[in-house]
Amino acid sequence: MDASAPTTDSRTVLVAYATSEGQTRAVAERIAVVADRRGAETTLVNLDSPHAEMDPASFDAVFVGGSVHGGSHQKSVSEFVGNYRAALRSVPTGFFSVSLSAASDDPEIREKAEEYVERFTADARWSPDRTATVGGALKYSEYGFLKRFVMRKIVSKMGGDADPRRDYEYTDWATVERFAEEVLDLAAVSSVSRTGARE
Ligand SMILES: Cc1cc2nc3c(=O)[nH]c(=O)nc-3n(C[C@H](O)[C@H](O)[C@H](O)COP(=O)(O)O)c2cc1C
Repeated sequence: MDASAPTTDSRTVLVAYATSEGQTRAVAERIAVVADRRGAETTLVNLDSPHAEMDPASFDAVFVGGSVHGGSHQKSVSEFVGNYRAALRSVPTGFFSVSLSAASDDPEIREKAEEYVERFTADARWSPDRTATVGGALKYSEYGFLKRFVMRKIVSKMGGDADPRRDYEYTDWATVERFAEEVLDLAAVSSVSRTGARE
C-alpha cells in the first residue's frame, strides 16, 4: 500500500442534526455508518437534546442536517451554524436537508427543496462544501390529529395521493451515502495538506 495515500484512519467526524419526527436522525445515523466504515471516529449529536459543548473546528469533517417544517429548518440548526460559523468555515462541511419536496416527481417541487437549502445557508451566512436535499418520510401512524391534517393538505398540494392508513419512507439511501462519501473525501484530501493551509 502506498504510505502517502490519503486514508480516513483516525479522522474525527461530527454529525449534528435536528429532527422533529425522526427521519433526519435516521439519515444522520446512516452518514455516521459511512464514516465509521472508513475508520473515522464519529460523534452523533442531536442539537435539540442536552449535549456537551463541541467545537466543529476540532473535527476533520462536519455534517449538519435538519428537516423542513412549514418551509424552515429547526431553529437549533440555524443557532448551531450561527454559533460556530467561523469554525465551520475551517473544516470540510456538508449540509443535508430532509423534506417531502425533495422526494417529489415534480421538478418544480424538487426546486423548492433546493430553495429551502439556499435560504437556510444564505440566512446563516454559511457556504457548506456540499449540500444534499434528501427525501423524508410520511409517518401518519405517529402524527396526532393536527399534524395528520397538515400533512394530508401538504401531500395533496404536491399532487400526491398517499394513503393515510400507512407510513411512507422516500429517502434515497444511495444518495445519502454518496453525499457522505463526497464530504469524507474532502476531509481526506484536506488532511493530506494539513501541514499547510487547507486548500
Ligand atoms: C407539520 C409538518 C410540516 C411540514 N412542512 C413541510 C414543508 O413545508 N415542506 C416540505 O417539503 N416538507 C414538509 N414536511 C415534511 C417533512 O420535512 C418530512 O416529513 C421529513 O421527513 C421530516 O423529517 P424529521 O422526521 O427528521 O423531522 C412537513 C412535515 C410535517 C409533519
